Amino acid sequence: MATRTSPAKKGTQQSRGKNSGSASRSTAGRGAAKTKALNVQPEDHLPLPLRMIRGAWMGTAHIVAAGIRKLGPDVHPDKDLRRDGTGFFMLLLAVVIAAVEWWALTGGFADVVHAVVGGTFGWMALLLPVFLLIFTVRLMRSPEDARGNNRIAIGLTLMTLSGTALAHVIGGEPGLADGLDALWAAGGMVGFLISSPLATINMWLAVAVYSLLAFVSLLIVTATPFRHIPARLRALYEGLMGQDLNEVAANGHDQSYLYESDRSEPKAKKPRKRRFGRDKHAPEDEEQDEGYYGDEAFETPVIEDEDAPRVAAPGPAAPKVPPGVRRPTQSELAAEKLKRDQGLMPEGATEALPVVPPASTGSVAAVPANPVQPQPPATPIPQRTEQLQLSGDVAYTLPPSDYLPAGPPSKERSEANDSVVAALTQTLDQFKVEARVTGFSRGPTVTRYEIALSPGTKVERVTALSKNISYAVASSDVRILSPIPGKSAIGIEIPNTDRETVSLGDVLRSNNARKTDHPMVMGVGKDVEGGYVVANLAKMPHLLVAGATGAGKSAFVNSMVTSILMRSTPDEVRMVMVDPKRVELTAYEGVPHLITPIITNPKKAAEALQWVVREMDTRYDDLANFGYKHIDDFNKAVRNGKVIPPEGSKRIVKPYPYLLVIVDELADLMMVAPRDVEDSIVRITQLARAAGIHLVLATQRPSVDVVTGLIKANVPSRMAFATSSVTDSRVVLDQPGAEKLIGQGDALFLPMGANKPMRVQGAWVSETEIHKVVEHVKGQLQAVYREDVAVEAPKKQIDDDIGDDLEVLLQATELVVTTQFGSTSMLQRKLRVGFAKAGRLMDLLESRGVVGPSEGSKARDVLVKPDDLAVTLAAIRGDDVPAAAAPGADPMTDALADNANANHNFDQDGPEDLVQADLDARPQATEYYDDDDDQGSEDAWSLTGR
Ligand SMILES: Nc1ncnc2c1ncn2[C@@H]1O[C@H](COP(=O)(O)OP(=O)(O)OP(=O)(O)O)[C@@H](O)[C@H]1O
Repeated sequence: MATRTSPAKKGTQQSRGKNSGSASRSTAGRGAAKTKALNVQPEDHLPLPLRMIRGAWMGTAHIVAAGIRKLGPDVHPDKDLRRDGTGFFMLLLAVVIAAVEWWALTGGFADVVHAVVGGTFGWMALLLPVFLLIFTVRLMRSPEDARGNNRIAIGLTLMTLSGTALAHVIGGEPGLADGLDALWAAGGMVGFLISSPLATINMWLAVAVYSLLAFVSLLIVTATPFRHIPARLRALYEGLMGQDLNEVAANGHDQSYLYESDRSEPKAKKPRKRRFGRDKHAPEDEEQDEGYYGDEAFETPVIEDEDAPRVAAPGPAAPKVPPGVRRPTQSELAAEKLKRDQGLMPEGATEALPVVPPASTGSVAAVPANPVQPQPPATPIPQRTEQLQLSGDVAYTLPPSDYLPAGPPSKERSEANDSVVAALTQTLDQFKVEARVTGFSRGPTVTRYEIALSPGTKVERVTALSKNISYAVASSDVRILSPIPGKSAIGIEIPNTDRETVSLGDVLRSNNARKTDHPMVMGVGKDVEGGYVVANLAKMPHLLVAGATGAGKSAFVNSMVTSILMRSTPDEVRMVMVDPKRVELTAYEGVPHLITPIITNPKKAAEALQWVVREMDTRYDDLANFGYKHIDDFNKAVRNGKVIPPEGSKRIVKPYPYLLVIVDELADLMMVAPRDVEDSIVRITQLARAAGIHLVLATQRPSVDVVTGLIKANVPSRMAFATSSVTDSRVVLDQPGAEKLIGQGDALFLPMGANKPMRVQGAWVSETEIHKVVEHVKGQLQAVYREDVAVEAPKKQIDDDIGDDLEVLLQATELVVTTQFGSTSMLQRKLRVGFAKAGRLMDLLESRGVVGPSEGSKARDVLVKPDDLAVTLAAIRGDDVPAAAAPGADPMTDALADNANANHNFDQDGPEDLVQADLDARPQATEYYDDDDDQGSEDAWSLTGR
């Protein structure tokens, strides 16, 4: 505490004069800085000696500031924005005050300083050098952050004032009558003036109010909102206990008041500790957490690393600018415009921001790239030991993460980016648009260039240039975002001529993926800012994947399945795969996560969907019986032994795995049985979320007859790869955009709840990697298939005996298929047959899958397209048809064929025979869930991995 009490009154006077002198000088300095920003050189008007003094002052200030900028992480603020002169002045002030107040220097000048500072602030004079030093460091390191600097200045001032007020009360509330010495030994003149009104009412009230004010000022300085106080305290504690500072930063400790500009530097982070409500499927949480999981507020499938430096993260309206670059203020832009109008500045030249000169093809180093996320650490994905004991005491190891090697390191900028910046700048100049490229963020496939407009410039002036921009950058796939979501800037996405592959291994090793061990999490890819995109399929809860051929759908489905195999056991996730193309998913044949062999026959697939509906109903029955709303709650209760089967039941209750149903070509299914497939899909998508059943529907024909309105309405998440037309894009995303994608994994991802799709480059997993993972998984456990999946519900018996009517049946088929009109009266008229015969022919056509079931007086659906007429006629005739084209060509079907022949006396082996045979051969699915039935209960729970 300051105990020195030998001030002189005249000292106060002198010092006041001096002080005001410095104040005016500093104001002049600020004025000078401002004028400099407008490119008027004030030193030109000064006499030579003053110019020399100024030069010496600024020279020393720059040297000192350079040293301070080297402390901690090196920073390089823009030269035009530096405030080194002011900072240096404050540093000197801090040193002088410290010399006088801390080390009790005496003598003429020291006495004056003490009289002024001690007399004004009392005890707080001791803290002033610290405050000045903090502000100096801040000003020299982050001069561009005017808002942050103002905040800190206000906070420190408030702290000083509340400190003097407190010092005044604690110092015994001296009054003017006690003399100035007494005031200086307490809170000084300032303390007296602030504190005495309140302290005279009640001393404790004054202490409480000023303590609160001091606390608030601390929050202002550290930019700490009230709700973050506990996290900051914890981080501070961890920091003091020797924890890695990076980790402290990751936990929310804001050192912004010292190193604001370092925020943009990506920091390596360790996985965060779990918080309540997150990571809800981890068994240890389940053990401890007695609450229900259910749904969460603002659920989204996308798992984000909130702490990662993401430019697009919604936040304050002020857009984030790349390091070292300051967004021009409105007044600067207006001043520039004025100068340009007055001819003081050449067209296109800018000075508030360093930007490429017009027509420059040289260095564009002034336009910085946004930081990309660092390559994820090559450390393996942590193994989840707690999950590895499957039911039936089977030990299970997840595939090691080195099966998915790291991809090539991502580039932050390349020559291609620089030349695009030059081309964009040139185009804007040529068309005299008052706008400039302020930065760019490079993703693996495209780079997004940010364009800031001058005040008074219409957004449309840039968007109208889209064709000229395409021409300038020689790319037809330019996409303009106006604005970039969460930013006051226009984004221009231009494909990179040097694309990068995103390895699935990197995505699964990213922080986003490490944050959760939910078994349904998949690696999606990388976004335009280079951030890894990871999504939870359970929260989607159903996904439509569409895109033209070769656009990357199958690669995406491979990434999805591989992610699941890498992260989850068959006890946690089971899959039904439908692959009518027969080649896309065959690599996964035999993995224990499958509950049925991969289904390649569209007809069987339609039946499998009906099985999924039954499975869903069964799960719902269980949820209702045991009083749970969500399968996660039910599973948790089962694991905790809280689900007890009814008295007398021999059923062993086990947790339900998630069920992921993947259809690799929806169009093929919709061709065979549009109504049945649509009904099943709609029923599943409407209800299955709580039952843990999730659908992924992929199609290369996103037309309205495949992705019907009903299906679309119930599949909320969409992944659109490049589509061939804007109409297709509208079908998938309800908006254009996908037609501009450049294929090969370039996609727009619209997760449930989002209104703007995010552009991602899908993750890539090679055949070799898939093979390794599959071999590992198959080596752990044999697939145990359920046999009831492809059993169809009983159908109307139709007279299949064609007998002598083959010819007329063939004619009827031709007629119905070519006209695409399934009307009995048309058959009567065209074939000149009676009503009874026409009706019989129609029934035969239904049994052959040519038309759908009767719908009263309406014409029936025609299920065969004219292109497939020849194959259908051949099948009716009983001719040999190519395996791939034949209806019913499927290994599973073949396996059942013997059975079918044994039960039927007709020889055409069309699909109906087999289905009927299957039906006869197997028990009804509903029987499987009878609690009192031994066999049934076993089978009902056979999904659990045995
Ligand atoms: N994420 C990706 N990264 C890199 N290349 C990719 C990616 N996705 C797809 N490709 C490239 O595009 C080619 C076609 O991809 P894919 O087979 O997934 O397309 P598709 O949409 O499934 O086509 P189709 O519907 O004809 O099967 C791949 O062989 C690969 O070369």
